Amino acid sequence: MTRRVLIAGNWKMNMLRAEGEALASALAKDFAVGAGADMLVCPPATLIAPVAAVLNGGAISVGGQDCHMNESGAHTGDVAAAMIKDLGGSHVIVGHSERRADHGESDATVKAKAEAALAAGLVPIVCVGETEAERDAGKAEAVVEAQIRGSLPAGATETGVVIAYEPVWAIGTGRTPTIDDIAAMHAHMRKVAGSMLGSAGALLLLYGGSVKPGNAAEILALEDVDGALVGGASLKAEDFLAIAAAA
Ligand SMILES: O=C(CO)COP(=O)(O)O
Repeated sequence: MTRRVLIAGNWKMNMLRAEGEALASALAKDFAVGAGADMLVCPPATLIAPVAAVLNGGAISVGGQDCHMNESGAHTGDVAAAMIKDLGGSHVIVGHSERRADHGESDATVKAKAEAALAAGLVPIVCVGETEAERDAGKAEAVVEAQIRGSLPAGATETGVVIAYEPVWAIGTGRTPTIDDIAAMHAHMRKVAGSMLGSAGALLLLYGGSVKPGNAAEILALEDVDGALVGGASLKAEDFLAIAAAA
């Protein structure tokens, strides 16, 4: 089964409009349709519309970083999946470890958000990953398996959802698991997801956590790694384009 590589940028809570537009336009200028990978940027909610306007339906897609589990209503400050879709979004990240930690999101919350995304016609990118203490205790695969079992949306198909493995201790630290550990985790994830979805040969599994131009080629060459979810290095056009070129 061939899977098209997806290089996704999570801009997190960074950039004002002028910077976001400049970054999107630098990416659009140098990223070609038909390149070896698909490219997605997930700006803060305030920048989805201006970034979508710059990208103008071209080769690079735009998405959100989070959505509410409800369709609409009295949820001050929250953003509904349909609102992201309405601005031209195709994907939404759910269950990022920063949301799980800063906002106390449980697997059940993440699952409900992913289901809201599906209902709105978005592809949820469901994030999972162990802490350093969990890895040191030899529990990394068990933790990630439990997160997948608890967070994958009901009714998902293998092409309608993406899973991102982001070890918490690798985010923004410059540290990554060994290449063998990434390979083993992704193989395990595909097996677990396959048991839930019926099959997972077409499911995209992204790796995230300190992906840089210097390590992208080695990580992306792994059989069960179908792309990357990039934080810091997605804020520099040159670095993000280099990661996409490594795919
Ligand atoms: O959290 C991440 C992407 O969602 C990874 O962040 P870094 O690439 O900055 O480590």
